[in-house]
Amino acid sequence: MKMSISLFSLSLDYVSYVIGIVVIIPLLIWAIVELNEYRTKQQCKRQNLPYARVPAWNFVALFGKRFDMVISDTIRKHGKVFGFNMWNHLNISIADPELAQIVCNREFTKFANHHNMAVSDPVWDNFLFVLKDEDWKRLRAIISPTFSTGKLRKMKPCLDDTIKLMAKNLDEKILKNPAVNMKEIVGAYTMDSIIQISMGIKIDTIHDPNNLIIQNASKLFGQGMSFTELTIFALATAFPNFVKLLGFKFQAEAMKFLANISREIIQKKREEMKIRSKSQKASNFIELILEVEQEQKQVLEQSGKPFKYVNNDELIAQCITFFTAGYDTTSSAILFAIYLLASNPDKQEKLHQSIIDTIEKLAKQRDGDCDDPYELITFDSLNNFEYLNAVLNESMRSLTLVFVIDRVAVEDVRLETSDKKIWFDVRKGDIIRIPPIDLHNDPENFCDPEKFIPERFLAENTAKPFNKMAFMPFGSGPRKCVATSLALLEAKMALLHLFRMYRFSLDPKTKLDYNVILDSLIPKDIILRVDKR
Ligand code: HEM
Repeated sequence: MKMSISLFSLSLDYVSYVIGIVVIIPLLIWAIVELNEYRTKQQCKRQNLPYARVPAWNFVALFGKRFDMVISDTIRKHGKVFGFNMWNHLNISIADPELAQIVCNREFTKFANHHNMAVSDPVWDNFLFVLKDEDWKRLRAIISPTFSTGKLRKMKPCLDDTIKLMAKNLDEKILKNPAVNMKEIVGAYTMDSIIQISMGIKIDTIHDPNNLIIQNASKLFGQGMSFTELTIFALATAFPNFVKLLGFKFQAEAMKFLANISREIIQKKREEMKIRSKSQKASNFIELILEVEQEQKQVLEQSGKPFKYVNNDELIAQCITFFTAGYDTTSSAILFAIYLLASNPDKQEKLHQSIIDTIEKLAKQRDGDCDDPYELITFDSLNNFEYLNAVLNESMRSLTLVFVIDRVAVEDVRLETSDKKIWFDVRKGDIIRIPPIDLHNDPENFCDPEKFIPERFLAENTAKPFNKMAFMPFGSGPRKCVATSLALLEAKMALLHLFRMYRFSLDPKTKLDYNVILDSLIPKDIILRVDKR
């Protein structure tokens, strides 16, 4: 009897635990969520913002949906500006070009930082896109000049080499099967270029897939991130101290491997620079950054101001940024352009013809003493390929890669359009989210946005102008992508030679599908039929 009573009470305990877990905990979470939504709604009212209910992006991802689509739907429902709650913070979505530019440019000092992404990782936390305030300012001032025209000119020969390798690898693939996974080809080109540009190491990703640099670098791309890692990044926005407590390290092994290589190269270059002559100039990113550091040191010493060196951890982080911020983005931009041109054969033929015509013109300017396209196409003559520039711009508009950029308000400010039709208050700590993908697809900014019309970006096209403030594939203002000119150089050079030499067309297996990684749409494999011209 006693035993059955204790069994009975045990099962009662068990039942109450189950009730606790199944009913009370979800109820509590529901109550907290609802309370937060209520507070956000009231906050929106006070700040003159329409309120919308938007699920956190990682829950959206968990249920296999695209967060950019959730935002686009909400814009259609609530208008170009609305407030919503995410991870306990008021987020303000702004899809109005004028207001977006005010945040990124005119009022930049009030919106200088991104939302918190620091996760207490010594390398990750030194990435430029994670840094804030004075640390960001100091490093940005050193890194920006490494992507200047003068410095990029030196990187062009290295890109010639990686393009020749890409063409050789593509020829081999076509011989076996003309239906080629272009993601593999373009991915290898971007990887070979990044490793050569950032560290000065020559590599052939297609034929050397087991190379440790390639294997570790691949882990840092968006696709390498697990759902847990993505969630920890989301948590870092709202609960940085909690994430610190977790002692989270992002892809620790890969970071350590690449950090060690970068450290060795930096050490060697610092030694070399002490003894080498001034006429010997830098040709890769590590050398360039050390060169810029030297140049700035001399200027500041002359002015009597103190100079703050970039420490090795900061330098290493900037090298690794090429993999975290520069790989998926550049290879996807190239891949999107190839896919769009395969889908629009008339535009592809026009591009091919314009490339051939421009190369012929360049050859004539040299009095016919050179017929090597790699020599004729110099860093400076790239600007003559106007239709190519238009194709790349239209492709980045049509398939926008980074679908949302963000800024955090460091003080209270009122934002208002010049016609005073939209105005609202922003409070310190509010997160502004600007969705370039919606700006690029709004018919008020670009007519027939669903069509692929490179001509809209040609200088002579004044008939159908577009809203220049609405075009921001690289973001805008002082916090715009620091490597815009390098990314454009890599993409233009690859497209120029690919469309000079090959014809791309859709294959029965062609499909455009994406992985949504943080704030970017990264295409999955794209199979295309490739024929040599
Ligand atoms: C087509 C290729 C690329 C696209 C579309 C792209 C796009 C972007 C965008 C939209 C931002 C945010 C800008 C803003 O908030 O206003 C950004 C920031 C950044 N990008 Fe890129 N990017 C590309 C290539 C690269 C490459 C090759 C690197 C190489 C290192 C790079 C490094 C960075 C860094 C470090 C930042 C943060 C800048 C800062 O916070 O000061 N990006 N990029």
